[in-house]
This record gives sequence, structure tokens and C-alpha cells, in this order.
Amino acid sequence: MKFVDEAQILVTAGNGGNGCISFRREKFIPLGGPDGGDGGDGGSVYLVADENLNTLIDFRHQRHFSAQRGQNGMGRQMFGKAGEDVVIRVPVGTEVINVETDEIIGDLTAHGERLLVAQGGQGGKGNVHFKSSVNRAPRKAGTGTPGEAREIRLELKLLADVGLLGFPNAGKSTFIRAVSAATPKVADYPFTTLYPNLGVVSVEMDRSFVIADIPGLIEGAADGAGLGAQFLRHVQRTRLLLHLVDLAPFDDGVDPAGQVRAIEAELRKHDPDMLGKPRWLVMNKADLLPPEEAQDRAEALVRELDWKEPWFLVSAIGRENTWPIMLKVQQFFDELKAAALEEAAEAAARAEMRRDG
Ligand SMILES: Nc1nc2c(ncn2[C@@H]2O[C@H](COP(=O)(O)OP(=O)(O)OP(=O)(O)O)[C@@H](O)[C@H]2O)c(=O)[nH]1
Ligand SMILES: [Mg+2]
Repeated sequence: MKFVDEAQILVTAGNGGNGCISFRREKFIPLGGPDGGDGGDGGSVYLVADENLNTLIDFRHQRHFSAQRGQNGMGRQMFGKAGEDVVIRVPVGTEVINVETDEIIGDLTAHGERLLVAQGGQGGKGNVHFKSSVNRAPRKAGTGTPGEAREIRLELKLLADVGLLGFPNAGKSTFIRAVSAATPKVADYPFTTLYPNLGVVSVEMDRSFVIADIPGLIEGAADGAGLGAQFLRHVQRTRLLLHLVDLAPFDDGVDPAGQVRAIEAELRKHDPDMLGKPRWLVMNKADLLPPEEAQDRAEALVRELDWKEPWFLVSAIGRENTWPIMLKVQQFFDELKAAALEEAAEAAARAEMRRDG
């Protein structure tokens, strides 16, 4: 089992600008001294950890990052401008590896942490620095040094943001395939398939999340500690659960409401924290029923469970109504983030008032 997202990128720092060879030319000074300025330093490439990112999926759009070179020095002892740095945002928890040497360059573990991955070149000295008692008119200046360039591999241990619950055969794997790897938007993204029951859902740039199914819960996760413990770590930080239920079970004796309650009982037993999380009901396999009957059964189930949270009727296999759920999930996360920001701002304002008052 692998829960690793990865991307390989090329980072190239800017070369230093060259020093300048120049001599003062003024009206009444026929042979002015050297006045060539230094070249500017090249820009460097940094990675910075950003808690707003969850996956490395956006690196499929861009693989090469290069910083500006430094400007050459100029006459009248003017320095060249330094090249601008490039700062690449990556999720917190990203590990950075030098592809050529296989060495770990660093590990970005906290929001805002910065790591230099390609050092910009140094600007060359202008000829003003080469003046000496023996050479008053040096025709010599330093050239800028090259910026570093390297292939780096980013690795991120994925942790699920959304957990998918349900009996075997409810369609969890099918659902994950419908919204992640198999979705045209992410079809060319190879990492989603590392582990078939873990998917990266990309709604748009900078807005992606990880969805994972939670197997074993109904098979007694507490007993099978191996898988359970390993897996639970990955789903502990889920902030939302999607509870899948088969609306058209093959066996007529199976009661969907009873299946939903059985899973709730399992959660209560193994991981009450998860029971406290927001949970949306996803009624699957609508395609197996005539549309009206599917709708009737869904509404009847919602009534029977006295379901207060959002609910959806879908066909995972036909990808019907699955993407709108993902948009809602992303919106849910956006709102959580906005609320957290607002809370932080209010706390800061309160602290300010206490200090002033
Ligand atoms: N008709 C129909 N069949 C579906 C749908 N979703 C899943 N299935 C089928 O139901 C079966 C089980 O689907 P899975 O996605 O493997 O279910 P699961 O919940 O991952 O099952 P476990 O991994 O055993 O827990 C497969 O044969 C799927 O093709 C659906 O929307 N409509
Ligand atoms: Mg499955």
C-alpha cells in the first residue's frame, strides 16, 4: 500500500550578470578611470510550504521553473539589477529529493517554511575593482557565475480530506474512480492510481483534495489492528464523510436503512470522533431502477433515517450526479477555511482590544 503523491520538476536559478568594462568620459578628463559596475546576482528558486494546498496535482501543468538572470553591470559604476527569485508553493509535509543523487534536500513541515532548491549565480565584478597601481585602465571584468539547475522530486504522504464509508459493494471504489483518476480533468495524472482506493480530486488550480475509502470498519477494524491502525491514521484528519449506500441491493432482503445504521454503530464502537464529523448520504446505483422509483426510494430512506445533512442520488458507474458532489465538497472546504480565517481575525482583534483596554 502506498499513499504517496509525487512530482518531478526542474528548477533553474538565474545566472549572475556580467561585470562591466567602462571608463569615465567627461569633457575635460580625456583619460578617465575605470567605472564599470558589477553584474546583479541571479534569482534563486525556493519552495515554500502552504497549508492551503493538499496535493501535488497542480505540478502536472508546470514542470520547469526558472528564475531571472541578473542584469549586467553598467558604466558610471551602476550595478546590474538582481534577478527576481521564484517561489514555488507546495503542500505542508512535502519532502524534496535531488533526483541525480537521491539525497533528501529537505522536508517542509510547517506553513511558511522555505527551502532553497537552486541558488542564483553571483554577479561579476565591474572593472572598477580591477584598478591597481600597475594597471590604471583595466580592460577586465568578472563574468557572472551560472545559477544552479537541478531535477528535484517532490513527495507527499497523502492524508485523506474526505472519507468514503459504506458496506462492501456499495460502490466506493467505483465512486472514487468516477471522481478522480477516471475524470477527464485528472486523467493524465498518474499518482491517483498508486493506490486505487485513494483519489486526488482536482476541482481547479489550487483547489484539490484527497478522497479515500475506509475499508475494514465493518469487518472489525479494532480486531484487525494491522490494516486498521495504518489506515485510520490516514483518515483521521478527514473533515467530511460521504456515506455510500446501495439503493438497489441485489438481495431483496437487504434493507438500506439498516445498512446505514450498522455502519453508524460500527463508527460509534471504533472511532466515535468520526461519528461526530459532518456526513453526507450518497445513495448509489440509481441506474438500476426506473428514475421515479429511484427518487421515491431515496426520499423514503431520507425520511426513515430522519436524515438532516445533505443527501444525493447518484450512479457512480455512470458518473451521474457525482461531479456536483465534488463541487459541493470543495465549497464546503472553502467555507471551512473562510470561517477559520475569520475566527483568527476576531481572536486577533479581541487580543488587541484587551491590550488597549
Ligand atoms: N449498476 C451499478 N453498479 C455499480 C455502481 N457502482 C458500483 N457498482 C458495481 O457494484 C460492484 C461493487 O462496486 P465497488 O466499487 O467495488 O464497491 P466497493 O464499495 O468498493 O466494495 P468493497 O471494495 O468490496 O468495499 C461492482 O460490480 C460495481 O461495478 C452503480 O452506480 N451502478
Ligand atoms: Mg472497494
